[in-house]
Amino acid sequence: MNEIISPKMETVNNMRNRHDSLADLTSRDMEDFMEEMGGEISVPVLNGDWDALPANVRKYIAENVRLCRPKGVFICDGSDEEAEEITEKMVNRGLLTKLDKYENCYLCRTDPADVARVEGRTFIVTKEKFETVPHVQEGVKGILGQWMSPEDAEREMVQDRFPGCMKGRVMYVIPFSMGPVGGALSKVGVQLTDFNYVVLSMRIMTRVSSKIWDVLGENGEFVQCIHSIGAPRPLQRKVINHWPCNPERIMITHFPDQRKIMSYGSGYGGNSLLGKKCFALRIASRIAKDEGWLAEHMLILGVTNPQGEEKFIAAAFPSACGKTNLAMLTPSLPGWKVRCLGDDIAWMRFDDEGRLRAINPEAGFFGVAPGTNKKTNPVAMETCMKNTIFTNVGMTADGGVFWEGMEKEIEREQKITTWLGDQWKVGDKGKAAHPNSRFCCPASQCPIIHDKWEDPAGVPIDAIVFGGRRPEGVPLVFEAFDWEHGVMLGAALKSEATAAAEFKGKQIMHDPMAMRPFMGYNFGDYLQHWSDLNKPERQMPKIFHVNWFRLNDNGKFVWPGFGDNIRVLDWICRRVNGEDIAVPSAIGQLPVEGSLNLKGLNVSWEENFSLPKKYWVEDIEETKSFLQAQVGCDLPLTISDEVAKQEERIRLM
Ligand SMILES: Nc1nc2c(ncn2[C@@H]2O[C@H](COP(=O)(O)OP(=O)(O)OP(=O)(O)O)[C@@H](O)[C@H]2O)c(=O)[nH]1
Ligand SMILES: O=C([O-])CC(=O)C(=O)O
Ligand SMILES: [Mn+2]
Repeated sequence: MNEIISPKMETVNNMRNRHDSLADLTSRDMEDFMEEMGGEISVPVLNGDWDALPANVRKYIAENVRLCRPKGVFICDGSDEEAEEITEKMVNRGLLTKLDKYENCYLCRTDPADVARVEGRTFIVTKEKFETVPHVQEGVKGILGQWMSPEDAEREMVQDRFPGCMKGRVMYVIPFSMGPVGGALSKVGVQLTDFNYVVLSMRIMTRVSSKIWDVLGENGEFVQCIHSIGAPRPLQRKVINHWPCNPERIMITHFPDQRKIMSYGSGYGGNSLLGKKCFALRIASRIAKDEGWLAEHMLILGVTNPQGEEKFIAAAFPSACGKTNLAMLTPSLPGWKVRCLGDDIAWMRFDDEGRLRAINPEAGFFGVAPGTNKKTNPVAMETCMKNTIFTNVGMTADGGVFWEGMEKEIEREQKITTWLGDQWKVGDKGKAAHPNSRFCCPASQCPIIHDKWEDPAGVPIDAIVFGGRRPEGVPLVFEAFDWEHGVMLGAALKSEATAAAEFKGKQIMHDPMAMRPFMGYNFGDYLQHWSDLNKPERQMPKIFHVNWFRLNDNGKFVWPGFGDNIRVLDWICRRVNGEDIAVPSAIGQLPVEGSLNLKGLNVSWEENFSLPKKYWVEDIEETKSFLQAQVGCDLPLTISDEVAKQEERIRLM
């Protein structure tokens, strides 16, 4: 904080002390403020220095104050003191519960109607519809992104939802960087929100700092991120669990041309932490197309073999399909080391030497809690034992956390309060944690975080891996024949639905490139963009496909997964080094029998690698009609060629 407090700041600070609740501000106070703020905004600035903000940021805030009508503006600086102050208020309100068992950890329970991303209410707004979505076949409902016209967005958001949406609440201004502050591949955003949970989570997930104002300079570009829970005072809807929201009216709109996001009605992660999916994937994928790089739903890891040779891998799996787990893998093979650079999003760009370099734009992990335990992911368990916000998990009587998968880690008969607030113990009906419950913790405290994780230049990617939950037919690992074939494999990605979005049941859904919910522009153009990256002077990463989720006839996983996935990474690294351990099949290069290190495991090669012809005949037929129906004439020729070649190979199986 500045040593010299300007007279204006002094007044503001005094005001803050005098009126912890702004309800009792007099109109005289208000007039004083308006005068002091040069008439730019009509509400008090409760924290931070208005005059230190760049002019375009002041204008942006002032416009949204006029629209949303908050009672005051709180400019965040990202400091620990600020977080402590906000945390204390939230604990007093009952929105956060301190978890006494750990250091600086809190539990938050949402309104049970606000627990996941809402894909059906998520839109991309462009003038031209087909910039956003492909030309689907007649009568087909497109699933690769939803378009909204600027007129409809204006009506739905600016006219209908946002006017007065922050009445009686404070508007927080969060300056943040995706990627290291000031880094060449990094981008800046400024989120406005009326929810303090979002402030605390954003400062874990992104780099929130006053330094952002210096990075921006006088009129620097930033992504406008405007968020409201849609619960102005006086309240229209009963607040449950102290978690105000407006589930019936949730709408999340992206304006890629204006580099702007407006999100309404939900406080839940992917809907409200706008730096994450909205900015770092939807808006960034569009910026990336314009600028010739990639913004992907991918983890980044470094894997070092016993000889000390390190490779970097980026992997795209749909939500809740194992990115965090792979990124933090504890190898079951001696001598191997995995280090994590990111668990959800990668921004990648070819450098002058023709190498694809990746950075993790995020600063924290927003990980799926259920299934995480000391056996499956000890690294994540260690990472989230301090400075963490847990959302919708269960709580033990001694102030610890509990979720499905932790049964062996608590004393038997421990009393547990479920995410719904009910009393419960292991063995009782129902679940302690919501299946999409999450931990939100700083990446810096991950015990295996890579020392280059904040290197602004990123790390050189040797292999790209696609995968999903495929209970049937799909082998543990195979390799694409070349870049084009790899892009086709990505386009054909499918997975069983998970709890990360609003879908019900165990249907297999297409999730091309693991980006279906996160596409910022026409998926056909996106595939073309991927294809165009392939240039002779570049070292194209090899592309692989993995499946940890195949089931046998008894419904058991045929692969132990987790730490044993190192065996698959080993095979991938050896392929990157050009070892002759692959044999062509109809769907790609399969491991030569015995070339995967299965020492000490009791697994069946056949169950993991068989290619049932009937399954693949149906699969390619289904994939082909999916791409025709959903991408139509926007499907690049190179991709339809690859599908045709794959179909022919399968026919000859
Ligand atoms: N059987 C099996 N399950 C796994 C494996 N890896 C992860 N899982 C389970 O899959 C679930 C989701 O895993 P995550 O690693 O959190 O998924 P994610 O892709 O990071 O999810 P998002 O954060 O939603 O993008 C957890 O319940 C894990 O226990 C594996 O190798 N085998
Ligand atoms: O966006 C979220 O809420 C969490 C997440 O990582 C995903 O769903 O892929
Ligand atoms: Mn994700």
